[in-house]
Amino acid sequence: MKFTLEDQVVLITGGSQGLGKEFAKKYYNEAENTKIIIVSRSEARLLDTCNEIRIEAHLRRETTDEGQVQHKLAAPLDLEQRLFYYPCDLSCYESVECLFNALRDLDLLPTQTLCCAGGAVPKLFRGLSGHELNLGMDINYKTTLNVAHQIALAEQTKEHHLIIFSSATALYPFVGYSQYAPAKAAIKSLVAILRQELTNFRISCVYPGNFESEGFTVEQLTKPEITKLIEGPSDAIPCKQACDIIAKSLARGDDDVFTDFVGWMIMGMDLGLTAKKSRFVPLQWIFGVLSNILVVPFYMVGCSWYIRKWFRENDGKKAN
Ligand SMILES: NC(=O)C1=CN([C@@H]2O[C@H](COP(=O)(O)OP(=O)(O)OC[C@H]3O[C@@H](n4cnc5c(N)ncnc54)[C@H](OP(=O)(O)O)[C@@H]3O)[C@@H](O)[C@H]2O)C=CC1
Ligand SMILES: CCCCCCCCCCCCCCCC(=O)[C@@H](N)CO
Repeated sequence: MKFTLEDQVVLITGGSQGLGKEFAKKYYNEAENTKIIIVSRSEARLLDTCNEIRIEAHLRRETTDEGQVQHKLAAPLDLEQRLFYYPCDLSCYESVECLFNALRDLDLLPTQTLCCAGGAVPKLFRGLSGHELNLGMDINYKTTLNVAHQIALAEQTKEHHLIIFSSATALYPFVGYSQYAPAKAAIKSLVAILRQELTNFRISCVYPGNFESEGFTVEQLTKPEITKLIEGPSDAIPCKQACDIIAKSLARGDDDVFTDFVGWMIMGMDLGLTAKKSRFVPLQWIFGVLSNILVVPFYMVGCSWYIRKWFRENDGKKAN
């Protein structure tokens, strides 16, 4: 199944900000025949996002090649009605059922779904509250699980492209991400099983490295220094760049998608029985085998030595 922006009904979870919003913009600007539904919890933010996307697109249309705005907002916006929003807490199964009933009634059952909803509270394990711990699973895993299940029920016979957002931390879990990485690893496991069961679906899984977004800005506020240090090689790239890399990779036919070289490397080290389809797989596999023998053991020894030292110096106690 080829990935194209054109002629789709696309459901984007987490579409009110960050990468989800960037994708909504991309579809809106580059595919006039595609209908887009963005979903997240905050209705106010969804409304703002819809307005922003429509106004930006309108202004762009009204702007001459020299960059001059000819006449602002002269025509009504989004006459074609191709951008919709639906506020919903996707971690609640019943709410997701309501969403799909509404989409069915409006004849807007998606042909593509981007499960972008997610987010991290990076802190040391002892510093997390029970509420934050539970949000990790709810926001990252349950939102994806519930939506994937409703899509599977709704599109029993039809083809569908399900694009799920995990994280590079699913391939390499490390200090500071106890609230988040396990939920993203659960997504990786779910993807492997759905690929076997939902045979009429194309299921892609994205393992992004860091990129700039509203969520990323907030997570930087609580992220321990040791976490920043380990993930240092995955420098945050602009959100639009991440979006374009992912779209290009999907169009090329990749189903295990990374956004930076670090992602490619750690996917190579993890190919195993799950990740299966991405660019340069033979090269990635050879790289993975060699580095698992020659580099990873030394990296891991160095890394755990450094983490223990960090805890001794910063926490006053040993990390066990
Ligand atoms: N930014 C990064 O560096 C990386 C991000 N990722 C992953 O990529 C995806 C996009 O990231 P990013 O753009 O940074 O995310 P943001 O944190 O900026 O946005 C998250 C979106 O998810 C929505 N959301 C959160 N919880 C729910 C819920 N229960 N139901 C419905 N919607 C919900 C939020 O809206 P609202 O709060 O209103 O519900 C918001 O629209 C996420 O899955 C993230 O984990 C992976 C690797 C790196
Ligand atoms: C020989 C071995 C070398 C290995 C180098 C390791 C570098 C690891 C970098 C992992 C980066 C993970 C970024 C994902 C962040 C994320 O998901 C959050 N920002 C959530 O929003």
